[in-house]
Amino acid sequence: MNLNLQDVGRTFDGREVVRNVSFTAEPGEIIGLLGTSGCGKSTILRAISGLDDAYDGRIEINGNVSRKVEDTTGFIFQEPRLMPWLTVLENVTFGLKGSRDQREAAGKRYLESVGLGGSEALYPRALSGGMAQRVAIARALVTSPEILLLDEPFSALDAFTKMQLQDLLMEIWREYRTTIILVTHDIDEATYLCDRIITLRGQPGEMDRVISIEQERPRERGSRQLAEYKKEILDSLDLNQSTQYEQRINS
Ligand SMILES: Nc1ncnc2c1ncn2[C@@H]1O[C@H](COP(=O)(O)OP(=O)(O)OP(=O)(O)O)[C@@H](O)[C@H]1O
Repeated sequence: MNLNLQDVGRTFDGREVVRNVSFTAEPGEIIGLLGTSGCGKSTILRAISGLDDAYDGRIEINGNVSRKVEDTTGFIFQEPRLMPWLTVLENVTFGLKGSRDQREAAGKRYLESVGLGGSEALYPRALSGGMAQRVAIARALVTSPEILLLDEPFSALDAFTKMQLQDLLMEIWREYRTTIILVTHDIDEATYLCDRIITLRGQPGEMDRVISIEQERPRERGSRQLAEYKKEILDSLDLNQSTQYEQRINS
């Protein structure tokens, strides 16, 4: 699945919040959108998903201009958004087409993929935050989306659960090779997971840098190489205090 954004922008009630965002995601590529709060990351994801069709510019999927691509995308939000009155399996298969047997088989398969085989009959209230987010991942995968859109999917989780789910995402990616667009605030997460990171800044939010992470997978958390990329991102977002300090004393 090839995704192409050309000069995508968005204005709400006369206020421009995103301007001239252009990039291409190759099939199976993992792209990170990173930037300070309010620069329009979620707005861009919503435009790609088809949840919002009032954007400016063009979004093409496999060369076709499309404003309705929900069928080809799976969305994972910061919070799991499960329906409390449905079981885990029913949450995953809700809205799926096919016979009951087919739907249940698909739901069980993806629950197995996210490490929740055997939890089908539980209700959301019995799940930890990490388990609930695993269900949300299974629900996004069950329609076999060609693009997975993740909006700060792990930011509400504790540090250990977050790392486990980042590794789970890598396992899923190795198995399905889905194109992934990941919105995150977490620079370690972006450098650990992504092939390319697009930094956004300003209001309206505009692209600043596109940084390719030339590292084999599996990557080593905290490696010196990833730290170099991290520095480049911090510089792009003007968050690197040592660089600011050097600039001050050199000016
Ligand atoms: N439906 C809407 N109506 C009006 N303004 C909106 C709407 N959706 C988003 N905005 C505005 O657009 C701007 C960008 O919002 P968006 O949620 O895309 O930013 P973000 O980079 O994802 O922020 P965060 O990192 O805090 O989640 C914000 O100023 C927000 O108030």
